[in-house]
Amino acid sequence: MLDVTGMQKIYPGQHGEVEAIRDLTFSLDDGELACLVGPSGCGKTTLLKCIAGLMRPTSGTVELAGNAVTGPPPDMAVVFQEYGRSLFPWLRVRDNVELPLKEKRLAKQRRRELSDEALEAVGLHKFAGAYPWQLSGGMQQRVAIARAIAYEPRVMLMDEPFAAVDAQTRADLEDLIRTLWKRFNMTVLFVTHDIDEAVYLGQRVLVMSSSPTIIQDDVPVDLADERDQISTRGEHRFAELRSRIYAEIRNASQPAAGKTA
Ligand SMILES: Nc1ncnc2c1ncn2[C@@H]1O[C@H](COP(=O)(O)OP(=O)(O)OP(=O)(O)O)[C@@H](O)[C@H]1O
Repeated sequence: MLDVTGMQKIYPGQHGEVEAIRDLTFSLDDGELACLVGPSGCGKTTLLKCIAGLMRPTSGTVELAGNAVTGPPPDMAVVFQEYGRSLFPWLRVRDNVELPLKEKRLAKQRRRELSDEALEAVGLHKFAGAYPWQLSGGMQQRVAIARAIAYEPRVMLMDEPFAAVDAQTRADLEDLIRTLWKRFNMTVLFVTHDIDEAVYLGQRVLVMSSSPTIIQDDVPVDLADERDQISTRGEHRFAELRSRIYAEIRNASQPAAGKTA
């Protein structure tokens, strides 16, 4: 479904080039929910921008359902951390959700159906007429998620979407993502700094090395499909997976001297 092959990204710079990503290869199956973790600065955002067609890799390819990604694909949506900056404050919630649908040239009635369904799915149908600044941070992020879902993406990319919300809201949003992922049969690639979040959410956790970056490990999450914030996180297997990934990232964060990439 989503194939990243031999991706390298070098940024030009005044003080020399920065090789942000050295050689990334991985694939996501249709309908898979995978999380991506790695040490700070390892190139997670760079990777997502290349997958979303917002930036070209220096070498390597991204393919979506067999088609090369050379610009933003029509069936992909991205949710960023900074919900405050991604919503237009002068547009009501519904108009924010429907805005990308105008690019798809959908008729007004279809836009309304899709925004109704998406706002209902994130529990904000009563706030369709509100402005984003009248909502809490967690609610604004749900608007951003509703906007992504209304677009009917086959693939949803999420770049640390819950980093700026409080712990309880974050837990609620994590459960919301798993619910929406199942309901809308999307493929989801979820980037996070939070190892517990990656294990709780994912069917798989891809661990990136420090820069210049490769995929250091690909960990299947063999927890039950029905997850619960208290009982799942309390399982022995959850602790084992968390420890394994934590150790990988700690090793990845060590100075690269003596390491072979
Ligand atoms: N536009 C740019 N020009 C030059 N170097 C860049 C540019 N953008 C990112 N980099 C460098 O590329 C590397 C990867 O950056 P990126 O933001 O993708 O990492 P990240 O894993 O998302 O970071 P974080 O964990 O802090 O969110 C870093 O060394 C960064 O300094």
